[in-house]
Amino acid sequence: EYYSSTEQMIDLIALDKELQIKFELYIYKELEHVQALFRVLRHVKNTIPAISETFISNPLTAYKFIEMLINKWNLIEEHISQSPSLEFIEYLDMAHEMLPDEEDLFGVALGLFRVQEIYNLYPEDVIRNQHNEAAWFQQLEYRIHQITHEADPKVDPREPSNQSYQAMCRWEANRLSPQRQKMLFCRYSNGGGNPHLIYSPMKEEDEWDNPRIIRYHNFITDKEIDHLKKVAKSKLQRSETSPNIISNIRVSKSAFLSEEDQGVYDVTRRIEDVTGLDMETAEPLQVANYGIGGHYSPHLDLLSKEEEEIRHGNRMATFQIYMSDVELGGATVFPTIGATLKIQKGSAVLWYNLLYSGEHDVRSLHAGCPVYLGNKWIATKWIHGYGQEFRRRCSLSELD
Ligand SMILES: O=C(O)CCC(=O)C(=O)O
Ligand SMILES: [Fe+2]
Repeated sequence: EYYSSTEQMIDLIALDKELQIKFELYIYKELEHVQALFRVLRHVKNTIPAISETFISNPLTAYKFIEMLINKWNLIEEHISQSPSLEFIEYLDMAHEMLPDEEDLFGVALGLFRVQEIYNLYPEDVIRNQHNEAAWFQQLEYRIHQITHEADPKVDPREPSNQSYQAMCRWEANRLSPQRQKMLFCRYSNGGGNPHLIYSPMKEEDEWDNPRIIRYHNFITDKEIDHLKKVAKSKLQRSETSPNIISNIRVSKSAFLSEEDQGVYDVTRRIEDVTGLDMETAEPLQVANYGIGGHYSPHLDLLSKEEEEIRHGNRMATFQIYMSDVELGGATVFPTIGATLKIQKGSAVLWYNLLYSGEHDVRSLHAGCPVYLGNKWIATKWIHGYGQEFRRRCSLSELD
């Protein structure tokens, strides 16, 4: 399946090129083969005399005739069996396994449908306006500006229809009043005197006040990102919504990376340094890549009761690293609280899925909007509750 990951779609470009070269080479071989057949034909015509009925009535010449027939048609058969088409058909059979199929076509169509619906971009409108492709791109460009820029002041965020997940994806409803916005701060943090951060403190910014969402700027370098992508690439599998469940709610490919890899280990250590949370019970780092229209519908990152038991508590916090920019779409949105987070390469965001009391915080409902243009990569660390007793204060109040 190709449609759920842009990175694997990129492999198709190389496959298509290779197939085309092989096809061209095959045609040249076929031409050579036909020329060889012509040579055989000429040889047969020029060297073998025409045979009459009297010729075969003589036993001696009849013997020669039979021998000639055997040799001649063996020669022709041998040349024909050297046809390069047999080898090429075998190659095509093998390549077919790697080519996209109807399911991919359907998946891409569904993705396109999703982005059209969410970003209000209907081909009929474009066709009605002007009958050319340029108009489509003009419209697209217009939408790029509209969607990737700050909330539109003409859109009233108090209007319920603008509070939907779709509206949030279009940046139409960032529900933070200017007063609240003023209370958000940006600071350099050394993780409470963490020796790893003393000389290179982390730039921390409040993205949201309540519940708190924090962004860490320049959390990861481009070189580290390239490494994580490289390690993940060969392992990417269709993402699941719960163990062994694949659904259109989550269309992407992902892989959990081994912490034995030094690059992965370094990233985990840095998460521990900046958050002050214990990584001992956290899940391995998961890298995800989205395809055309790839998305993750609104969900809670929380695990079921049974899973929670066997996996060192629930997913208390989510630390999400952005490993790419996205030209259009793909934002992370929190529909209940009205926050839209920009996909910004190198930065990371942290939010809690549990209240201090340990109860589920339903305000952490979030989604990954459909990607319209671009190749979205994220890496996620789910930090579990066990082990954080002395690191995050607990509370008896369920509302805290
Ligand atoms: O892609 C995103 O922005 C969100 C992904 C997400 O929520 C998840 O993987 O759990
Ligand atoms: Fe999530």
